[in-house]
Amino acid sequence: MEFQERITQHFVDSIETKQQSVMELAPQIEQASASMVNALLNGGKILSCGNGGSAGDSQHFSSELLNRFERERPSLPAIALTTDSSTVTSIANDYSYNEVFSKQIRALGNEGDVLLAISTSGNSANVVQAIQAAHDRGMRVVALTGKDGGDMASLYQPDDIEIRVPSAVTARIQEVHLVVIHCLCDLIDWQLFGPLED
Ligand SMILES: O=C(CO)[C@@H](O)[C@H](O)[C@H](O)[C@H](O)COP(=O)(O)O
Ligand SMILES: [Zn+2]
Repeated sequence: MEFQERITQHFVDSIETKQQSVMELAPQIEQASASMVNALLNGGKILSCGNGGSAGDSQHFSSELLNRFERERPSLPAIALTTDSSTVTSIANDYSYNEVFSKQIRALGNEGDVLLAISTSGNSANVVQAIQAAHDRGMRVVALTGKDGGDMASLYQPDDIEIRVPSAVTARIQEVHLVVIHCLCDLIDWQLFGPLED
């Protein structure tokens, strides 16, 4: 029974964090979708990065743009910077793990592209450096964070958007990040291709 109570508590906490998040974050999520649509309409692309569960989230997002979300539509340009193990391991080996994303951004990022930077703490040094590289390349940033926003919080420029989940628990923050990612995919499709036909 103790285990079932723990399971129930996880679900209750997740639901409560999601309810609090939608009340606080809906405007920022809408703005983030508009920033991404603006980039895509102008020939730009979306680069994404994060560590651990957030690496999975960055790949989840890019696959839904590159392949599909809920409808048939053209492929949309996105690159997860977490997936090329030869590049990631060689940068980490020859330089520093802190540079695994920023070095790729300096090569692949162009003015008008968007960086989706994902970190529950806002303190991952390689995501911090990714934001700095994105700014150097004239890119806008959409950041998915939590807790107190961490070191990333002091880096944003006026056109950047931070979506900070109101929770201090990593798992809860990640669960909201996934809903936000699905909202972004849905809003991008609506703005580019119109309402979903049934
Ligand atoms: O998924 C989890 C915890 O739920 C972990 O893999 C977690 O993502 C890793 O510890 C990350 O390194 C945490 O980095 P960050 O979210 O603070 O940037
Ligand atoms: Zn996790």
